[in-house]
Amino acid sequence: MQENINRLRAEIEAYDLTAPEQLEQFRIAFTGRKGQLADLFDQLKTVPQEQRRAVGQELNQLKQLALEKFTQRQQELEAAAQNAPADATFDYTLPSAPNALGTRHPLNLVREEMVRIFSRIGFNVAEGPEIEDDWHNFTALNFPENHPARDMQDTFFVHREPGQTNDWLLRTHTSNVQVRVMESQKPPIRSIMPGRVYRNEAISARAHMMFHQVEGLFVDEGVSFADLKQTVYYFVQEMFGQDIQIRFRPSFFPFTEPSAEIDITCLICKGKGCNICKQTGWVEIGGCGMVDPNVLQQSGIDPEQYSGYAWGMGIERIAMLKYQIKDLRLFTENDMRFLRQFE
Ligand SMILES: Cc1ccc(OCc2nc(C(=O)N[C@H]3CCS(=O)(=O)C3)cs2)cc1
Repeated sequence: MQENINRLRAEIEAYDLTAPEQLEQFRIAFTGRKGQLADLFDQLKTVPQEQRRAVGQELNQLKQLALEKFTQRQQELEAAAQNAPADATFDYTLPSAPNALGTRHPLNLVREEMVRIFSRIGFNVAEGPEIEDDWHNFTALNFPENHPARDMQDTFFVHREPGQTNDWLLRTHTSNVQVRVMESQKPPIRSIMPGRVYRNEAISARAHMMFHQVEGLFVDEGVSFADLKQTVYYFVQEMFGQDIQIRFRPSFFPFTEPSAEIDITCLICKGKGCNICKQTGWVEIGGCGMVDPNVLQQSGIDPEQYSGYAWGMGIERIAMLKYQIKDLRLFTENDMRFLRQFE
C-alpha cells in the first residue's frame, strides 16, 4: 500500500495541467468516483488494524493535494478566459455546425406555382372555411337535395340534425369559397381558391380522406368559353411546358353548363401513347365549365348582365404528373428520402 501511495503522490505532483482539457482528465484519473484515490481508499480495509489510521491520514493528505492542484489550475483557467480578449479563446474561422435547410413539400411547391401563374394574369387568392354549411357546399352550387355527393358515403358531416338540411360538414371542394366571394363582391371577380378538401371515401381503396384543390372563378360581363380555354391553356403551358397541348371533353357538373374535363398530352410519351396514359396519349388534370346561371343567381349575381367560368384541379394530381410521383401515400408518409428530392 505504501508503495502505491508514494507512486500516486509522484504522479499527481508531476501531472501536466497546461492544456485545459487535461484538467478534466486529471479529475477522472485521480479524484473522480472511479479514480486511483478511490481505489486506494477501497483497499484501506486490507491494511492491518494498527496501521489503518496512519495510512488513512496519508490518503486524505494525498486527496487534499490532488484537490488543491485541480482547484488552483481551474481558477487560473477561469481568470485567463475572463481577462483574455474574446477572440483569443474562440476561433471564429471554425465552420459552424451544419444546419439542415429542410425542403418545401411538393404540394406546397405546386400550390405556390399555381398561385404565381394565376397572379400574373390578375387573379387574387381567396380563402374560406373548411367546416362549411350545406348551403355554401351544396345547395348554392345547384346540387339537388338527393344528389349522391350529399350522402354520408362521400361527405363528412360534423353535425347532423335528423331530417334537417342545415348540416355542418367538412367541405368536399373549395367551391364554397367561390360562393362566398360571389355573395360578398360585385364583378369583375378574378379569384383562385386553394385549400384542403375532405371526402369520406370509406369504400375506396384510397384510404385518403383529405386532399388539396385549387379552383378558379372569373365573372365579368361578356365572359365566354373561349376565355376559359385560353386561361386553362396558359396555365398548362406555364405549369407543364410550352410543348404540352390540351383538349376539353364534354362532361357534367351541377354548377357549370357547359362542363368539360381538361386533358393534357401525356408528359411521358408526349401524346404517342404509353402505359402511364393507358395508350391514349392524354391525361386528365381537372374539370371546368361556364358557371351555371342559376348558381350566379343564387349568389346574387345577375346572369342577364354577367357570365363566368370556373375550373377545379387536385393539387396531388398536378404534383404527381409534374414530378412523376406514382403513389399518393408518399405525400403524407414524411419519408425524408422522398421529401429531400424537392428544392
Ligand atoms: C360557384 C362555383 C361555380 C363553379 C365551380 O366550378 C368548379 C369546378 N370544378 C370542377 C372539377 O372538375 N373539379 C374537380 C377536379 C378534380 S377535383 O379536385 O377532384 C375537383 C369543374 S368546375 C365552383 C364554384
